[in-house]
Amino acid sequence: MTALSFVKGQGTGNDFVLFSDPEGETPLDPEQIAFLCDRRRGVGADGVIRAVRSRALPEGEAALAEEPEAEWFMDYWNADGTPAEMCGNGIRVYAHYLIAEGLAAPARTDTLPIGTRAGVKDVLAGVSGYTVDLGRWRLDGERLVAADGLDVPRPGLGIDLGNPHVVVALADPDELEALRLHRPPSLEPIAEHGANVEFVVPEDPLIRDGVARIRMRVHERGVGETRSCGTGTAAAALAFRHWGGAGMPDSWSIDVPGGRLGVRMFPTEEGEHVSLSGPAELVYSGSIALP
Ligand SMILES: N[C@@H](CCC[C@H](N)C(=O)O)C(=O)O
Repeated sequence: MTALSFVKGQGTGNDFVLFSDPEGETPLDPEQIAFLCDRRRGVGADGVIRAVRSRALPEGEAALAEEPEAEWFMDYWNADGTPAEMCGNGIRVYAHYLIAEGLAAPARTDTLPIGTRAGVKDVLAGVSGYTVDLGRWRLDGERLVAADGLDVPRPGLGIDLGNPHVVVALADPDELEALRLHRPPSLEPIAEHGANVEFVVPEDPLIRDGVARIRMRVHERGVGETRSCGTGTAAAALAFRHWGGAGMPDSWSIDVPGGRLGVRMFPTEEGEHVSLSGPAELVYSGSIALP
């Protein structure tokens, strides 16, 4: 049995087991990841993040080709042992971890570029958390979404942020509360690689002081219902703005069961980007024997 030293971290209640493997010598298998994330037998988390140098992984080589300064790669795994392209809460917690462990310099003035399976993402430290530029996004068709607690299937808008999302607007907060997300919502047509499904309602009034405000619950691919999904909040804001048309602002505040996240859309030379801002915390460290 090998012992693994880890740090437990969280951002708006989306929680992660983080560990360092700079030279890529300790890849975990899906069973070991599922064990670490098991809330009864293991540490308990929504995902595992391995801190590995980009040059030590084939996917990292692609990140370095995009941005030679992207020394660190976020090797992200869902609780069921499947890899994911991106994690918006995870990357803030990961940046915090790299800085706290002395593996990266504090990113207060210069951004910290981090390699992910969805490309290099720039993270900036702020006073009360971190902001990550999630980059480009695209609409990804429509699907009918059925879930326990919903009377009839509802239309959902696909949004690709490197990882796949389907966003469903509900009528009111009562409908949001009545949802039971103990199993994955079903999608028609099926999403080939699965999808994170976000259910959203507007706050009343929707726009206050130039910021649009919505509330969200999420069922994450490879995990289940979580307290928060960062890329999911960006997808929810983008979908709502798409539905609302002209007059919708570019600044959004999204309440999730685990807290509040900020999303902003802004122009760049290559087209519109979307950013995510929110807290990141390291909770405790420990060591666990891996099966
Ligand atoms: N919680 C994350 C998303 C994690 C990956 C997701 N479950 C997937 O499979 O795409 C976030 O904060 O973005």
